[in-house]
Amino acid sequence: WSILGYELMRGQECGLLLGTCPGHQPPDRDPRPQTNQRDRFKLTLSLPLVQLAERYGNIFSLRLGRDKAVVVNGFKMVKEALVNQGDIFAGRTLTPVFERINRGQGLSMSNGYMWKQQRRFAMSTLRNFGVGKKTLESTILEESRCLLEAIMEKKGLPFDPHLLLNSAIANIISSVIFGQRFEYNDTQFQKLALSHPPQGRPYTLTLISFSLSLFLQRFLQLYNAFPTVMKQLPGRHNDIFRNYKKVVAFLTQQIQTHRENWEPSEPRDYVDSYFRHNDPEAQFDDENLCYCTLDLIIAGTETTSTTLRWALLYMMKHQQVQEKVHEEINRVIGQARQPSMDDRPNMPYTDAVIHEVQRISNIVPLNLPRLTTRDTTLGGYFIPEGTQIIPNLTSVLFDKNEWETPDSFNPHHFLDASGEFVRKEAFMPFSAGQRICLGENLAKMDLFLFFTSLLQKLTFHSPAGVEPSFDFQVGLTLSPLPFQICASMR
Ligand code: HEM
Repeated sequence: WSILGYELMRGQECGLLLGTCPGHQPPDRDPRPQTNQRDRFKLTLSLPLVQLAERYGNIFSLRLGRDKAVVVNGFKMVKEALVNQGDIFAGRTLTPVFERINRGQGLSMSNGYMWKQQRRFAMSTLRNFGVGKKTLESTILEESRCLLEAIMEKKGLPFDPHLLLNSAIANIISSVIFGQRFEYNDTQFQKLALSHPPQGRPYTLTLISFSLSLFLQRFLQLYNAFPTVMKQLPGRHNDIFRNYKKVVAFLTQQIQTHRENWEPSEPRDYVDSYFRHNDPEAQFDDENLCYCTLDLIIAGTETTSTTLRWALLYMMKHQQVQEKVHEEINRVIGQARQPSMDDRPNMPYTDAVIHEVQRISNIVPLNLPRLTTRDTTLGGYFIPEGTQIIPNLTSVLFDKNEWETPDSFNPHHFLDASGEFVRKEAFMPFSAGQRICLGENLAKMDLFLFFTSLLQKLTFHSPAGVEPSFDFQVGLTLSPLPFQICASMR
């Protein structure tokens, strides 16, 4: 799937056969992008899927090798599918790669009764362990203090914020799942937090990230198209399966240790609570627990940390926006205490900046693919049961009918004339409907508390003579290329 995202975001044709839904006449102009755009602002104007929607309408089909997918575009049509027909568009496709990795278990690739029960359990357990409450707020604030200290140790010199941000965010989800945080220089923790695999250091999240980056490679497309043949062949696709085996071994060991010290009457965290849950039909067993924790770690770390990296980049680029955030922090929080979620309603500008960063950074551009669970019609077209659906979130977050200046960074998208925060229905970075991001509330707490804590104490700027670059890469998320940043004390 990422291959498709990567190639489409890069503006390449990737050998797709295009089909239109019946009755739609394309206009004369050629919708294909002319170049590989590297400027982020230009990029958003040239997204091939958005252009294809202009040519073929808000619903069209693509043939991806042997599979067919229907792309749904624009706020109104995506909402009609994901929200108004929520139960029909709530399935997931299990590709041969995931079939081999987790056999459709876990939270994000599962279906039917098992998915519903696992999701319900995960959401209530996240709440029980503090999501949306003061308990988790204090965990995040404690982590913000550690992050600030680590950044201050850089003494204003240029550094790459990726590892520190990943480590801090991974600590939050880790405290919910395993009941513990790790020091940033803890090798155990390095296993969880590193994003790029240093040569010869096969750590766990390193392995995950490394494997995710492999999802960009064409050989995985081949594996999905010809699994029986590819299973027999040597090649880099085997690295993915080897790496996942090691990650699963690490998580299994964590789960095993928990079982040994388990006190049923006093659940310490997600893993302990899972042991108490008994529903064999929904597969509440140790194997599934392993895949659920893996999903939560992957989905709960890379996404939020990538958004924070984009936020720092936009602050470097738009110094006047950063100054206005500083002013609001001074007025509402001051320097004597840490931020709190209770401050958010009093900080409309900061809230709007965070929302606008999420909108324009568009980190999950094509959403996760969905599958129809029964026959339906959408926008007048018949869509049979079992059809793959691409709900194109880019077309929602940049929908010309919903946003005043869709292609520029503009916090006023979320402010009214008197400077009050306004919610926008088309703000869908977490998607919508029954499979809407399960960690939305946690991500929102993380983003507000980390962002305000950092800007309360620090000013971010580019190293001398360096212009912030919005070049990106597409892996699990659409993320900035590695960059250097300077942070000075306010
Ligand atoms: C800025 C941060 C985040 C963004 C932008 C984001 C975005 C998304 C999106 C677009 C989806 C696909 C929804 C769909 O299929 O329609 C998703 C699913 C998911 N997210 Fe997030 N996410 C974020 C943070 C998190 C966090 C912190 C967690 C963990 C607690 C998490 C856990 C999940 C899970 C488990 C799923 C699969 C849900 C399912 O299939 O039922 N996400 N997320």
